[in-house]
Amino acid sequence: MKIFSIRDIHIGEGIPKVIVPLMGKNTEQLLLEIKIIKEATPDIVEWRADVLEEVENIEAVKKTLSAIRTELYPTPLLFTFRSHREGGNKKITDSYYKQLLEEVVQTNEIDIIDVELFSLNVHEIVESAIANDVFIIMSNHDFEKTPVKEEIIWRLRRMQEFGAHIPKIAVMPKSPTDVLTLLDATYTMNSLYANRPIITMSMASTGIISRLAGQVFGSAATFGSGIEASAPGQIPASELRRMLEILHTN
Ligand SMILES: O=C1C[C@@](O)(C(=O)O)C[C@@H](O)[C@@H]1O
Repeated sequence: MKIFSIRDIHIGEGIPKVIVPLMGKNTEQLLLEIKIIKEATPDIVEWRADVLEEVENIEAVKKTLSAIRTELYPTPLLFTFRSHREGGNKKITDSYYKQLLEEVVQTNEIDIIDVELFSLNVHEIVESAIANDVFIIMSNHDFEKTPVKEEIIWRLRRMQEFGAHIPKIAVMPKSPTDVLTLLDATYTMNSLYANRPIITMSMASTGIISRLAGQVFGSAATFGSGIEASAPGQIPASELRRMLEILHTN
């Protein structure tokens, strides 16, 4: 199993890493948010750039990114533009999604980029990220349901084939059985098919258990909220870390 290291954070080893999303609408809010979330000592911070009011202005995005990076360094930074169809805040065109991600990986200000499996230009975006030494989390989100186990595994394997460093899937449970399906798929993927870390979660309150149990079933990281949750079922990062440590040390 490959471990990906960003400075002293080793993804795929030991206790699952805690990723905290930044949900500010402008630079001022984001910088304030960083001051507060630092208290929870996140392993990785995710900037949800789809929340930024000015996200359609690439120069504004880069300026904000630079401010975030300066305030946050050396904490590893994940850049995410979550598409509207997968639960994000803003509709943009496929060509702007590609342009945005390709320009951001060239800034030298991020460590990881989120690339959606079902976006149109996956190959090109992956190539740009690799050429610029940026790690790729490839992702898929189903806010409606939990696909069957085979389908979850197929999507994670596709991401691995595309060259993602870390495949990730988030699904919505309609019952506790759906949470078991996600955990079962995670364990099977991790033990039979994955040669790199994966991240999985079942959303909403029914799925919270999946955000705590990564070390048992094979999910290398988990998202905990800072000021605002970026998906249903996220619990505050400091509480999340405490629970992970209890599971880890016992
Ligand atoms: O992909 C994910 C996972 C997530 O959707 C969650 O369920 O915690 C939260 C998002 O911010 C992140 O990009």
